[in-house]
Amino acid sequence: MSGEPLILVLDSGTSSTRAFLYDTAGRIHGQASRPITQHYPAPGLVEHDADEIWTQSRACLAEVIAAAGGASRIAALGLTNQRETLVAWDRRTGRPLARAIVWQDRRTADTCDALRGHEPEIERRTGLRLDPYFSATKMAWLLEHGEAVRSAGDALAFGTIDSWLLFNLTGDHLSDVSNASRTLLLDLDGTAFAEDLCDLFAVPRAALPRIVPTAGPLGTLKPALFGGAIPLTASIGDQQSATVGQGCLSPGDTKLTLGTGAFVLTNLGPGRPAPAAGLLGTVLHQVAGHPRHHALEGSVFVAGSLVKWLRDNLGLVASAAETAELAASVPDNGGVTLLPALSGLGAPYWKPDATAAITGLTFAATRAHLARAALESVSHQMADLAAAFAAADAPWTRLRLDGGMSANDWLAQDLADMCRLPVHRPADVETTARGAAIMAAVGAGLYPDLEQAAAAMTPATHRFEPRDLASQRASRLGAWRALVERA
Ligand SMILES: O=P(O)(O)OC[C@H](O)CO
Repeated sequence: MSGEPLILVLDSGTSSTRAFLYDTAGRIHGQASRPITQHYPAPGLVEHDADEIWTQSRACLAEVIAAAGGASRIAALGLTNQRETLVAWDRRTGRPLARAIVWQDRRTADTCDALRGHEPEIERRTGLRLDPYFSATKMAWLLEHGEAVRSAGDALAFGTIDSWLLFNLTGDHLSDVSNASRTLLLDLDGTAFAEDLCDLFAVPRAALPRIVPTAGPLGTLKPALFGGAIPLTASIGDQQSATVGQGCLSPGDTKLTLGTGAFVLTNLGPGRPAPAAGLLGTVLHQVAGHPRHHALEGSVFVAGSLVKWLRDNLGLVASAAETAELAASVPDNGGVTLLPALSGLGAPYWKPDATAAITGLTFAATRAHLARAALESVSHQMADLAAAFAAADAPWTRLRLDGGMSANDWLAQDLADMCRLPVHRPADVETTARGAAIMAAVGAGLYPDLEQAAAAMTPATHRFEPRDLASQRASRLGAWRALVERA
């Protein structure tokens, strides 16, 4: 390699897949992005084409590598990805056997209900709840309903998006521990998928990947792909990655990522999370040879996707940025409250069958009130999550905000007001990719630990201070909670 070491990141998200190139000071040297098609074959069903994810990801990587001057310029690759989404493929042909079932998909709600008696044990062991969000019931559904999946026999491979991309990139069937901890099949301190949990969900353990740490010498990319053997030194779920990318490396540090959904993670350190009402325990990261760190998570299923829906399905706004202008153009929500349960409700309510609703409409309501109510719904969920984290003995003292939707200044201020906390937003809100770059730098030995890598690679932040809006806050939350109760 000539010149300074460059770190390549692939961030394969729900709505798009992107490649980034960083140096060891965290400066961005190149990026590429391609959209991912969302398939909604019926209410409650959300699917992706796994081939499209790989083809688009490969094209982004090729573009950025070419712009950098070739594979020999790249010191390390870090992968980060939308979690829980499940791919079934034939390990002999490398071809998907069905459409991928996306994390937002609700088709396995009945399976979850049928297993409800096992939930306390599952929660204690995996940190998760019985909800269609997670991967195990998606596997069971494909085995029951996918003819090609059922008849694949020994060739059947199951994996989350990290696993699918790693298979295509390296030829190995792997999954990192942060992604594996989202399946319902891994004990929080387990190093392999648990036999009895696989039996409970009727998932053949032989179809599952080998579990690896989130950072370290994880493998090498097939040289034929990009003209050189690039080392793979990190793989981490996108929400865990954003936590690292925000420098949330000490217990209590909390980030909120506003992407397709909204995800809050509070670092718990190496301790194992105890079950907490309405929240999830999850693996945060594990550098090879070091203890595993955990996080407490609040997963909200709809955030940026709500704005996309307002734009694409309702034609209410022409762009996401317009929601901020509209929200600021009216003094309040005009009595309009919106429950954004477009794919059920996640944390802290966990109502997979809930559907979206709008209340308080009168002839005085305008699209500005609707846009404002949509943005306010994100803050309302965060206010409820703040209470759930405090009740779980993990109170937030400030919120580090990131993700595409965090560029919305009106929402950033509203979050500070409704959560009554300072909100810090970094100059570069693509924290998910940055976290994978930090992990990959440590995995490649470019920095001795995450703390030093994050200190060198994270940018300055802008602060939003909470304003004293006690009565508005109380009346908004009152209307919101009444709507949640009705869901
Ligand atoms: O695609 P995002 O950024 O909304 O992230 C999706 C999450 O990983 C789902 O758990």
